[in-house]
Amino acid sequence: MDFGNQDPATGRSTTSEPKGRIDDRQARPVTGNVTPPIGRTIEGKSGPVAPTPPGNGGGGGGGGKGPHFHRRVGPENFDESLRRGLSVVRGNMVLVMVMTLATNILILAIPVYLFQISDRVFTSRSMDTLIMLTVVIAGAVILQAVFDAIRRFMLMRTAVEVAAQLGAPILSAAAHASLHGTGREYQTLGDLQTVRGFLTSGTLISFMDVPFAPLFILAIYLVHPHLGMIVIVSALALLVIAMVNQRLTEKPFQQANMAQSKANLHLDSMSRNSQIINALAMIPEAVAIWGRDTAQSLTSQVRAQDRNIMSAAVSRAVRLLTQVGMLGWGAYLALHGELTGGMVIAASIIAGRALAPIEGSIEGWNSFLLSRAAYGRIAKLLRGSQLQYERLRLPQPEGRLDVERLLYIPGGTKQVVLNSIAFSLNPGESLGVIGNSGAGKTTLGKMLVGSILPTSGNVRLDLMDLRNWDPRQFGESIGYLPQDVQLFPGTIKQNIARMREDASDEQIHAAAVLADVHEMIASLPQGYETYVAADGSPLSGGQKQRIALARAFFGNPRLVVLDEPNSNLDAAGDRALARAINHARANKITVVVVTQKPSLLSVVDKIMLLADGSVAMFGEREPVLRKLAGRKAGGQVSDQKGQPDA
Ligand SMILES: Nc1ncnc2c1ncn2[C@@H]1O[C@H](COP(=O)(O)OP(=O)(O)OP(=O)(O)O)[C@@H](O)[C@H]1O
Repeated sequence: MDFGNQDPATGRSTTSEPKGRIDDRQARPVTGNVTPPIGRTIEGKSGPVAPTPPGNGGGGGGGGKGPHFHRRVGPENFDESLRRGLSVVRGNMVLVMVMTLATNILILAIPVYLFQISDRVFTSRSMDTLIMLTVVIAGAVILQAVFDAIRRFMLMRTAVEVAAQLGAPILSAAAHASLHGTGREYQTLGDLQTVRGFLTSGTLISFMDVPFAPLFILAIYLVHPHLGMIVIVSALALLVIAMVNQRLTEKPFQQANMAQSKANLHLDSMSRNSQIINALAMIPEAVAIWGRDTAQSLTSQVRAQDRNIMSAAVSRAVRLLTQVGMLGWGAYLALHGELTGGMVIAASIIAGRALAPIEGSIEGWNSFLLSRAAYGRIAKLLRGSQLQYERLRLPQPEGRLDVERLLYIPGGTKQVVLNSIAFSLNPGESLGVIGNSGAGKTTLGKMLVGSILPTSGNVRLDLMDLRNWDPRQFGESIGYLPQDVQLFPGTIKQNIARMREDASDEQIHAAAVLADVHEMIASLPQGYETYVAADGSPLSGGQKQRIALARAFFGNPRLVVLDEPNSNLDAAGDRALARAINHARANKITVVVVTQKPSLLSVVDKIMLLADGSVAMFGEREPVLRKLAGRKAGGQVSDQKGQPDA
């Protein structure tokens, strides 16, 4: 089928036909669930495979047989995802705070017990009072442990919920942003781990306990104002230490994290290029680059941690000295009959409880800063993502391509890579793009499929600018074979099917036959289930290219861009490619093929010669070929600039 319903939850096309839709395909018998799942073996057809009629591709483009509309899908609102994630945190935090309140109140049980024993039991010498008191206090302590466990359980579940809510939106937004970004966008997923880690950390517990410190201080104040004053001064001293610590450690921690993320990026590229690194004996250099960034990160970390440890030591000393001071001054007050011994010890214990969360917050300050920065990056990515704008699902395109005054100057450079490129192709027309190395052919190809955006000018598919197409619908309507073919780790049929789970075996088989790769796949021990590793093994360069060609034609798209599709192909591969282009023409698929090989030019309708990013020649195949031949005969350089022919 040419298009499926859109599942609003997943954004995927489903294989069911829209209700009430009338076209010639409804005449075909429907035999229940005819779409085998991707895990089953494909049986190749014995005879020649008829070209797939346009509009028969479940996952791909449409037949363009009339104004069929997809169901309009909601926008991918990442801002909303972020808000949902935050509301989960907020909702749970209210309950966690209630548990924290209960925990903190019950913490007073032990000091109260001490106080009661020394001041009531010792004076009354009542066994009953002691038993009663012990039972009540033991109950309070158990309850406190239970409440504390509950709040930790809740925090852990909140962290999991946040990760579950935000993981997919972050990865989608990162994948989208990486197109024009720095390549660091994917690291935002690591930021989510940081935030998750913070939500279950002891630092957050300390942060939540801090607001109850005044309660404890008040309790001490009630025991004796002098002792209260000692604790207040200590708490203020700890706050000052915390602020100084933040100032001292913020910058070095920032530097450490930046250097670490650079080292991680380098590690990532090393793992992707491990073969070349080994073959060219580049391991020492690669390790040195990683070592430099890691060393820089570690140096900054040591600097920051030194300061952090110093602050923590000072604050611990302040806390312990406070307790010493309270005991000493308390004893002095007791000697003057203003306090009992039990009161002094109880006040000292309460002071420890009051100051512990402040100290914990100081120690965990760095992890708070990291998590805050991580959350900032997550929020920036999700709020800034362009995917969140709603797009209308249009009728399936027919394949009309209009390119208008394309100018491309890569960001951060002044080099004009493409200049005033303009041409049009009707549905089913094929264009061969030729030109010297560096003429801009690959850049133009990428621009036609929207993987890079022009500095100015427009690329339109069926009159609609690429930027305004629903990205999913646009992706299903086009095919692209990049110059540097990369397959995904997965089976061959998953690769041909663009990893779609709703792809039918027929579609996969048809695409494989079209790319003349079916026989090659059949000869592999596991056939279509052969697992392709991240480096493309066990396939050869030509085989990879043909599987990528099958992927490009999968689902009968309406526009296919092939960038040097025959660079790794033998004569049979070349013939298969010519057949694929003829098939495309027969099915009104518009094809743009970037090539250096003259053999492919014999099957295209039009030819464009690019020179230094500009159109040097454009027109019907024969006149352009004649003109090119004339140039060669006249000894002219083939990429010399001329006026466009058409
Ligand atoms: N992002 C970029 N930043 C800077 N320069 C770029 C960028 N993208 C392309 N270029 C430059 O644009 C020019 C055209 O590159 P392009 O890859 O399109 O050439 P090509 O015609 O496909 O060459 P080849 O046939 O060798 O593949 C090159 O000089 C390249 O260095």
